[in-house]
Amino acid sequence: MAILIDGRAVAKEINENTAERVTRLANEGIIPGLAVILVGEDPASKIYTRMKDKKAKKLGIHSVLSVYPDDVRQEELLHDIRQFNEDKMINGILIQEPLPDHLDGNELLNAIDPHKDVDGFHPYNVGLLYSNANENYPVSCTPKGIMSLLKHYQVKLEGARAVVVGRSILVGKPMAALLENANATVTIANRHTRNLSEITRQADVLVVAAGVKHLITGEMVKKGATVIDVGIHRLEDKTLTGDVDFESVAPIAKMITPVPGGVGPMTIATLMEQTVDLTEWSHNG
Ligand SMILES: Nc1nc2c(c(=O)[nH]1)N[C@@H](CN(C=O)c1ccc(C(=O)N[C@@H](CCC(=O)O)C(=O)O)cc1)CN2
Repeated sequence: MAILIDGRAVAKEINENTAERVTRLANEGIIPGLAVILVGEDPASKIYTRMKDKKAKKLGIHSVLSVYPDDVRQEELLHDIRQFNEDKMINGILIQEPLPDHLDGNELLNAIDPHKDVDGFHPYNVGLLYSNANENYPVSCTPKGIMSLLKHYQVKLEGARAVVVGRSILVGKPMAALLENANATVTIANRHTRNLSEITRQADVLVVAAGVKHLITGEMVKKGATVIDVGIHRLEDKTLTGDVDFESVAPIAKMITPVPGGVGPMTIATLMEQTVDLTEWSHNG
């Protein structure tokens, strides 16, 4: 049976470290600030933004949760983003995904000051990630959190064959870039890939972020692989499950993330960590 990768435990360690950094900054009279923009009534987004606001406050981070109705105008959001850009109390700005269809998400993201882009979605920061730049810049929190998990569990990436199933801006693309930057040989697949199992079976490290419940089953996984499940699906009985069929994959894998308690908690811990990073970087020039 595979070793369970405990995202809650690693997230707790990261949060403890973040709280210490916040205290150190407070001693210099600096309070990190986070602004979260939520549009509409998506139930999961409401839960996640509330979790972000609560965790930020618990860690001593100044938190602003700005909630807008489903039919908010693009111009109102652009105006408020520009205000947050100018606000000295705010170091990180994020727009919760998904957004309603009538909004132009790219225009909104591009309006965020790249130095306050705590989600790392701005093209400027994506460009730095793809050029493997040797400087400080934010990276999408879920893949960055997965890299922290892989480091914590000493998963060897150099020379490893990694497969990422999913190609979103949020997870798949930055995940592949981070793994490549760590000297893994990376293949990006998606739910439409022909003979997907031929590709997934080559993976020493398999990251699944396809948004398809139980897409990956035991026979699609190489013996001894490390399997990271980014999917979150709420079942009718309210329990959560992932893109990986845990029952059939766990006996084959060497290590595996559960859902819940695997990748999810790392997203918010990394967001808090990165809010403090942005604060420190802005004060250290
Ligand atoms: N602007 C962004 N939007 C979204 C992001 C993001 O990083 N930036 N990621 C996801 C949602 N997300 C944070 O926003 C998120 C997802 C899951 C969890 C989490 O802790 N999951 C728990 C289960 C919690 C539950 O009961 O639902 C777990 O897996 O153990 C935190 C944050 C999409 N949007």
